Amino acid sequence: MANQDPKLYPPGDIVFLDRGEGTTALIHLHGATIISWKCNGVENLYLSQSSVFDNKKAIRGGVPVVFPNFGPWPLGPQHGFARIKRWSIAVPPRKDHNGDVIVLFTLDADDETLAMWNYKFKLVYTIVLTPTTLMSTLVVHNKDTKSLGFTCLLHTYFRVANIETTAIEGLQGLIFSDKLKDGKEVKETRKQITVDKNYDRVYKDAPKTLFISSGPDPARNIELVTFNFPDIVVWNPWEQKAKEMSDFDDDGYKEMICVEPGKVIVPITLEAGQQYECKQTLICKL
Ligand SMILES: O=P(O)(O)OC[C@H]1O[C@H](O)[C@H](O)[C@@H](O)[C@@H]1O
Repeated sequence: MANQDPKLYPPGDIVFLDRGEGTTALIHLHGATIISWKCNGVENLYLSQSSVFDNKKAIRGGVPVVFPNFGPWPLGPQHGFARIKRWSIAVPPRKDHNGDVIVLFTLDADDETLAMWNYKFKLVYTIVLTPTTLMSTLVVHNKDTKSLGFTCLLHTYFRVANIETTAIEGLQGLIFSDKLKDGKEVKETRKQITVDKNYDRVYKDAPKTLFISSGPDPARNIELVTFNFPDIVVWNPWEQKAKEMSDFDDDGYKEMICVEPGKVIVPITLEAGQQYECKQTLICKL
């Protein structure tokens, strides 16, 4: 977890939020990627030790922002450009009257984004850290004179104590599309979803509250609450694919699970001047 230490980064590249009593968050301006969220000193996000920090490649872990496209994209890089652009700090970290810490980041269209996706837009990303929660709200503004369409997702890499003792709850009865079987649709029958191989699934019409639990030591128990994110992607590359990715630790798959809230199955269309707000709240239950 060495690379989740804020001292390792040039101060101009990161924003550090400190709620006190070991509750902190670290955001890299490359992609506005949250690379650490600790509750009472316990790290809840997985960040690959092999991740490259060259301000070009997407950061491998934490919470990359996927926009304006989830998955392979004929117009540009996989998962869009938001995770590989440098974001601006619109409002630097400040404490509110409760002592909670809030920071706002923005990303606007520029020559590079317009060359691949010819729309003027603004993304406003608000992160709030309370003693037990990390709230991330993304608002997509159409700043153009024409309508635009997009998909988006928060690619959250949860750090788990041990993948063998990790379970996701809340997806029972849903239909998922299995990306490893040409998108074959399957009904999830399990109350507790455990992962023991390469998973890449998109669950449809998910409830607003899910639970990710892994124990026993160091125990983690996170509630995930979403707003306007009806789809949930569950991904773990497992052993072979982890080895094939140069920026993924060979054994990293044992200590992570991606549970990614998104709006990816049916794209959003925004008319000129309209906006779309979506949000994930991670609640530390311990
Ligand atoms: O390697 P990346 O571009 O970061 O994508 C990592 C993964 O993201 C999502 O979870 C997708 O469903 C996977 O298909 C993809 O492999």
